Amino acid sequence: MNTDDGSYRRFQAVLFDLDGTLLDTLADIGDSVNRMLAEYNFPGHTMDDYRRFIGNGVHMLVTRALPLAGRSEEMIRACVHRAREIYWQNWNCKTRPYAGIVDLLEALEAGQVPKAVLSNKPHDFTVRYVAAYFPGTTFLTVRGQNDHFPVKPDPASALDIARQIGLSPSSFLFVGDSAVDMQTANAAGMHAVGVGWGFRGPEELLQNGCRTLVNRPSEILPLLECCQESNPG
Ligand SMILES: O=C(O)COP(=O)(O)O
Repeated sequence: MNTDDGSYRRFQAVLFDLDGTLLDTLADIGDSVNRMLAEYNFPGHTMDDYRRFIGNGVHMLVTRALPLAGRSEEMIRACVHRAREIYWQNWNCKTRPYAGIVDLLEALEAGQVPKAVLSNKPHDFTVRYVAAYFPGTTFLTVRGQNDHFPVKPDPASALDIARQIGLSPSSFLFVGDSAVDMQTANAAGMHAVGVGWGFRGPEELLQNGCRTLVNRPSEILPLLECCQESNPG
């Protein structure tokens, strides 16, 4: 674990990103968008390409996946609609929680740590995944992209979740796998925890405001007030 300021401050609550942090959804998203592209006779992409395309919401994902010449607003809208339809049918073919995530959530549950999810994934998909994979975990808020808040890295939604939970933003860990997440955390005044197992990797995280880099989910526990005695490993 690498903490840049060496502080011993402990935190009380955790706000999690979803894609690339709790769940490895890469293949189901990539396969679905590739199927949509094939229907339009556009070229597909590798899963490594999708690691870079995912993170700023579905509109941006589809825009990045389309060839430059195909990026009219009308075409993007039609392709988003079709990609969503395909993904809704194929959301759960290859998706898995990352190793150690279920154990982490159980430990947080036992420690009564307030938890929430904030994703740039469309809200209906976000709720569906969390309900399917983490039925035993109490998330006080599960929020995906919606019409009420701008997408991350705008901090408005993260701040609203802190307000709902009734804790100051500075008492939160914000745990994510991308530059967008690290930027959101810092803009919201939350402690940015970057995960080494996600879609983007440590370099991007450290360059975008990551305060603590973790390589295993259990390394999050000692950062929390409730779990100071926890032994990462
Ligand atoms: O679907 C996206 O764009 C990213 O979703 P995330 O915020 O859970 O990483």
